[in-house]
Amino acid sequence: MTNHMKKLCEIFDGIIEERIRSRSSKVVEVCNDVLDSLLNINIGEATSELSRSEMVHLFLDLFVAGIDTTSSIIEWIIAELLRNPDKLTKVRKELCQTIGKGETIEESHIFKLPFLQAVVKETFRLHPPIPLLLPHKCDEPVNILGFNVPKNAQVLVNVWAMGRDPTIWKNPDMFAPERFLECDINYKGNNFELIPFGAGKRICPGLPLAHRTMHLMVASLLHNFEWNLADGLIPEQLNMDEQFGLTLKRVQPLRVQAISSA
Ligand code: HEM
Repeated sequence: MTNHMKKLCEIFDGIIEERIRSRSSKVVEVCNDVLDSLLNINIGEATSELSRSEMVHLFLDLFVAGIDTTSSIIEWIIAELLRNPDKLTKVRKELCQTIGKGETIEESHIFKLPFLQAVVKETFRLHPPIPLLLPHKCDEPVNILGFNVPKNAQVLVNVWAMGRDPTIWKNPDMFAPERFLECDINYKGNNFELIPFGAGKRICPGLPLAHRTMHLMVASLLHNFEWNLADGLIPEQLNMDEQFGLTLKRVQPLRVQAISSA
């Protein structure tokens, strides 16, 4: 693990070095990305607000926080769709009607894909990538709905259990994306029954990026390939057991066959 982290730090440091060099060369390519913004506030190294090592570790944090979570939700989305072929057919039909054959999926298509968005929300409800969010500490004693939470208490929010609570959701164990077509609930932190990214001032800062990445990746995968379970498995045989950890992994990694639909 330490070796992997060291290797990642070296890669990030190399990218920073390359960008610094290209910025100081005559041909300046303006990327206007996070790295450029950090380098802009870092101009005049001696008085810099952020050291090179802090910059590398910031990228490491973003990488670690964004990779497992995004890949986990994408794996669960594909698994749920393969277990529920009628929903898979519905998403693919929506994609065909919205995006032409051979056309590249773009960010502007996402809002035109309500069923795909519902599939993503439904998967977050059942399989939130960080099932207990991150631990929080209570600054002041507080009473919430009759429960006293003392100062300094560590608070874990069980979003996994909230997603399966029958007092909140009808047929909570059923994969039914349609439930989100009939309501305005989203995961942006305003609807407390669905907060896989947290809520409030410590809400995941990667939410806007994750929202785009997930939809674009799933839409591209489903639009360009026909998907089947590997090893001749039928949908009912697919093992959907979850393994608890900081992120919610599948007990059995998903094995699939993808055939180009071009
Ligand atoms: C499906 C994708 C993702 C999910 C479900 C997710 C979920 C979360 C959750 C639950 C938290 C803790 C919120 C809390 O404290 O209550 C968090 C924090 C964080 N996430 Fe994400 N995240 C995702 C993607 C990303 C991406 C793509 C990035 C960055 C590129 C990112 C960066 C971070 C960072 C830096 C924090 C810590 C923020 C803080 O301490 O205030 N996340 N995320």
